Amino acid sequence: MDSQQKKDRPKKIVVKNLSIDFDCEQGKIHAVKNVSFEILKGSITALVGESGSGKSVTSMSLMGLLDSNGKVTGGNVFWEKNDLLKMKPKKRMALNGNLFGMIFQDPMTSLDPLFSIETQMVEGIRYHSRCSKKEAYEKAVKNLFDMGFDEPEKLMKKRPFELSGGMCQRVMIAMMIALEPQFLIADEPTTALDVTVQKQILKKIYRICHEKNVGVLFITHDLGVVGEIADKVYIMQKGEIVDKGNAFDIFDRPNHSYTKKLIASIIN
Ligand SMILES: Nc1ncnc2c1ncn2[C@@H]1O[C@H](COP(=O)(O)OP(=O)(O)OP(=O)(O)O)[C@@H](O)[C@H]1O
Repeated sequence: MDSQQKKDRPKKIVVKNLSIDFDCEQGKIHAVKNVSFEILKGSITALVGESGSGKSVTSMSLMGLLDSNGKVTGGNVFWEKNDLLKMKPKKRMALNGNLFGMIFQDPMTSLDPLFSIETQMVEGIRYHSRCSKKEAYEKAVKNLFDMGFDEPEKLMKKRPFELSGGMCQRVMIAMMIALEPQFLIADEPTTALDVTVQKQILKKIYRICHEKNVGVLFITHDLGVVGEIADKVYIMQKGEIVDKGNAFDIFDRPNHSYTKKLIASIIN
């Protein structure tokens, strides 16, 4: 492979045969079994399945953030030449900030109610990238503006409880994107929001992915949510991937009975 081919090679995270167990009082739980998928930069990969199917555990393992009773029992997570699962924890954590950004279902749990948006954004940006307060402030303003806030300076004076759920989620996305991650893991980011706001947030995630060439892993229990924005869809059930395909194929030609059930639940 010549250097130009190497340069043109799509950048991606490759998850291969990932298995995760938890030790519990009742014994071992096999939460994730032999799961394989890819997250390409500039593309949206959706992981879809009902509650408890192993979506969040899978994504937390990519970031090295499994609960202490959890253990990866097999598989690899490749980023370029590195297997993230084999890296020393310190090196892995240092890589995380620049490699992955994460947004969750409830932005209120990620934002501190005591501090203004300005304090949280400026400190968050400075924690992950070496820059002055002024530079961090300017980055925050720009990214809030990109997320649809017309007067970011005014917004930054507010504290989270003064904002709606949808506004807090846009603030969280702005904060993550200001850190310029290569991949964004969005775990049920629209589940707590009403339908109109859901659509707004989906549009923003779609734009970030395609304009900034960010690879998105979108986790949801609702196949309907990702139908319009996902490039590739993986269906998870009881810790396994039971179906996969591009969004159109999944809807048009579902292979697995569970996928058919998920589609029926959207239509009915
Ligand atoms: N710390 C833990 N100890 C024991 N079991 C756990 C732990 N964390 C997760 N699990 C189990 O792993 C399985 C997968 O959980 P996970 O949270 O990934 O599901 P999910 O598909 O993301 O569902 P939800 O959307 O409800 O979070 C579940 O059976 C869950 O109970």
